[in-house]
Amino acid sequence: MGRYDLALIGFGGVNRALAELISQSGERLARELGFALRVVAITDLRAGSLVDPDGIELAPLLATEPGELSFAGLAGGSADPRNESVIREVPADIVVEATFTNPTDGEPALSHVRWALESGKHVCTTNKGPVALAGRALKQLAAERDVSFEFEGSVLSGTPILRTAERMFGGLEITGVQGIMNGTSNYILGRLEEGIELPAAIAEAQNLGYAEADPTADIEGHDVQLKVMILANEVLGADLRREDVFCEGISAITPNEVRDAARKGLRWKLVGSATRHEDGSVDARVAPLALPAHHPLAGISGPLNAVAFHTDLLGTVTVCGPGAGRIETAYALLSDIIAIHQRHSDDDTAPTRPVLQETHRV
Ligand SMILES: NC(=O)C1=CN([C@@H]2O[C@H](COP(=O)(O)OP(=O)(O)OC[C@H]3O[C@@H](n4cnc5c(N)ncnc54)[C@H](O)[C@@H]3O)[C@@H](O)[C@H]2O)C=CC1
Ligand SMILES: N[C@@H](CC=O)C(=O)O
Repeated sequence: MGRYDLALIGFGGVNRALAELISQSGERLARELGFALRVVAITDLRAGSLVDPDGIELAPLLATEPGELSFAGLAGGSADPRNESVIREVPADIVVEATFTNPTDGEPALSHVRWALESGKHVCTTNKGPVALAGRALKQLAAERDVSFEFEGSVLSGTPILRTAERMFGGLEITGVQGIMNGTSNYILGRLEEGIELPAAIAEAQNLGYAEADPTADIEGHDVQLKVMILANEVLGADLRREDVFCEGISAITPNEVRDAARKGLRWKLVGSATRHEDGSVDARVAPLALPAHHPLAGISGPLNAVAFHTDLLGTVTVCGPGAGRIETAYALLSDIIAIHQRHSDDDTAPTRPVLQETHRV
């Protein structure tokens, strides 16, 4: 059985959940999937960097509270994240990028992805910044290096929205997408309806692992703006920049408005949409809408999200599932690794190492 060695960049909620999955269920997954997973490097802004080409023992790291974790003083550890040298030099097969999403320029995640692809490593990421702002260039770079760039978790966490569109909609013309694409704001709107105040609802979404490190992106719609760009670019063949997508979040909606609307049978939802016109141009926007109860998106509650695809032959096809959550998003990374395996299992980049490859420390 082969094995993939992983470098985890960012060790917050999502990558820790992936490490937990590997630590607790690695043997079952290996039996089921036909390949093993091993973590050989971890970097994190707060914890530093840790490299062990023989495989990092994950259990002690996972037993430490996230805020108390430090790699300084461990063998192969450093207080400094050392992202570039780790990404370029550690002999990992796959770089798993899950640092903060930066909606303005995608950095530093964009550089992390670029360094990995330049060094001939596959990349999977849940980070929306690089995908939305430079997806086309990164896919081109990946193709030139014959490696994969996978990003299922960048839209609707582990719910396979991008892969469904890519693999299951062959022969269909998709004319538009409309959906609820942010777990945090959807959770918050539901809690406001239940009488919870905004700051408390935000704190709950943070504790549950749904919110961005800076939840402004969730509240002001920038997170959905990036997801609409990704969907429009991937599914509708657009090449949207951020300024092309009108964006209004939920911050101007008061708890009273949410409750008044509910009494009238309306539900406030933050809706992202993109429509392709006959001339090929694509309009996209993000804005809150008070939806009537019979609208298909009105019943999508809490961290659940949904995207409706408008197609020529099937009419509307809606995919619904978790839009946020640490474990759910870690599953997106696993699904990306499976996609990498499926794509490369017949070629040289498939895991072929029953024994450890030659290694060096950074
Ligand atoms: N949590 C969720 O439900 C989902 C998250 N995402 C995306 O996945 C990514 C990770 O999300 P979470 O783990 O929830 O976030 P998080 O905030 O829990 O973790 C991010 C980690 O990255 C580290 N980090 C930040 N900048 C870094 C740098 N320059 N070098 C090394 N480490 C750095 C931080 O110290 C932190 O530990 C984000 O981009 C987020 O937008 C995507 C879908 C769902
Ligand atoms: N903060 C985001 C996480 C997933 O992208 C959300 O709440 O949807």
